[in-house]
Amino acid sequence: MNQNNAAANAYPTPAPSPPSGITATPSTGSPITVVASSRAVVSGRLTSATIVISQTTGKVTSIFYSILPPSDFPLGTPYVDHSPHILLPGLVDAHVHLNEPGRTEWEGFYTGTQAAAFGGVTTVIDMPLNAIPPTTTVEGLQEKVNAAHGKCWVDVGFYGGIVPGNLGELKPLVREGVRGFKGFLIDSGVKEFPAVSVGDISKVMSELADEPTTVMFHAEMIPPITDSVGDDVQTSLPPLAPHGPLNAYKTFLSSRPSSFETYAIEAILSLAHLAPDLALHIVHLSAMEAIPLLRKARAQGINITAETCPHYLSLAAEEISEGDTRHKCCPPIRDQSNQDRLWQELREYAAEGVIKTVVSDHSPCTPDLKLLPSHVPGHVCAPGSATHTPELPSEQGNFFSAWGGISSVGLGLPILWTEMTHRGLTAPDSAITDLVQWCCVNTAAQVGLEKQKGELAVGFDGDICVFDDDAEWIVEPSTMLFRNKCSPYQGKLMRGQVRETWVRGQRVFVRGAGNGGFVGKACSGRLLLEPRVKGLKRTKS
Ligand SMILES: NC(=O)NC(NC(N)=O)C(=O)[O-]
Ligand SMILES: [Zn+2]
Ligand SMILES: [Zn+2]
Repeated sequence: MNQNNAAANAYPTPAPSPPSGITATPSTGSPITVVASSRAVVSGRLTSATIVISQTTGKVTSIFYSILPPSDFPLGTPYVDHSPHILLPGLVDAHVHLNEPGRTEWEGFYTGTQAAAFGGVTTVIDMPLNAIPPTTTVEGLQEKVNAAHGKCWVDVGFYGGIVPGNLGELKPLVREGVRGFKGFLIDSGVKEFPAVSVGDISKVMSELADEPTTVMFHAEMIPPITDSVGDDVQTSLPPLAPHGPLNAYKTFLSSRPSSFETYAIEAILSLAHLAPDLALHIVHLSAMEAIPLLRKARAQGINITAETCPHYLSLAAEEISEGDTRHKCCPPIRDQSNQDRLWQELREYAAEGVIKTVVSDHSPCTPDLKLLPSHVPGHVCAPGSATHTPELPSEQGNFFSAWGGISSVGLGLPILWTEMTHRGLTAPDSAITDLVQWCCVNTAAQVGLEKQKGELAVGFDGDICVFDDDAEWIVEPSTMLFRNKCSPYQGKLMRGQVRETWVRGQRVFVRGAGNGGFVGKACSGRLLLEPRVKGLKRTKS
């Protein structure tokens, strides 16, 4: 069943009527700006629309379900009809590692939010790890906020982190406006952000049981094994040990099987009774085997959802060539049949499904840490060397030593649209409304912004993505605006291109315009630090 049918059928179609009571104030410029298109995603359906945005508040003040001519508005009102391009709500990417302060050479607020704006993303939520310090204390959040001030091109919210020993920081972090929390059940890759135990999680559940927040888990966990002799449970098996060549993707994939994900999810579900009202969430779900577990839990009333990422929906293990560590992430990209099952969950089971959101999990690093062999784009030469890096040739292409994380903030919309095209899913028009559900409406709800972001609706921020769903283009360094131009999407042909990005009624990015497309006032993105409110729960749909 398509999740949008109900909304579309129930929605009344107001007769187009001219806006009334809108006046221009010549001395201060126009108080409104107007955008229109024969195709806009409003209230879960594709429709003609004219959208009026206040220049004072940046909010949408009216929406008309037809294209009104400019003559219906006061003289001098800025007006653009974008037909046939689609007006979408700005995307809300609820999983981005911006890494500033501390690892700003990996990414930063300036470059990360420019890359977001390039792709129609108007809100990003920053992950609590990889920056130094991590966002595991109120002080750490303050350092983040100080570092972010004046550097953001789109709006930015922050997650807090759950690590052993920071229980006392969690409620204060909620008060300071974090949009949710993330904890790991396996090594995170950075030493400042250790994994938590099942015991820690139960304390966290009790601590946050009645808080207006979302508790999210990196759900991979090494299951204990039973040795071949008896029933002794070993908890210290050689974890993640490679069995095969280190530059073969297959070796890496088999070191992190789906059972790591299902085992972690079972552990989380077993504790859910401690916080029945708390929103639980699985970040970057990869293993299809986890889907039935989560479905069953939701059927039993457990308040749990999951997100997946463009890379699990567009890349497949079979296609990853030797040493191409641009594809390394955790949990890993699995095989084609796994990818197909994730799509099935998103599309066929939309309303009843467990995967509600699609987010980038943009987790970049400097290219040297990817240990790329010289034939892979993004490879960097060691200083003084024209041919190879790193110093140790045996480390080149080593999937176990390379940094885990894929760079793709701002590429999500075209990646998904391209994949939907290949899969024949772009007609009927429900495809684009589904995409808005996963990348805008539901991601906003995941982080408590469901009354402000993620929809083109009266009273919401005037965040808009103008999308040309037919344009084709190739990902190259000039179209990867994140700091380090190293991504598995380089060289790939994309269908669908963002033409303009608006944040709170102001154009931020215009494709082809001067200054790399960045128009208007620089860095006017806001930090979203208003605490989440009780009673505004995530939609379960
Ligand atoms: N330290 C990380 O950035 N980890 C991230 N890395 C991935 N996904 O490969 C993540 O979100 O777990
Ligand atoms: Zn993670
Ligand atoms: Zn991540």
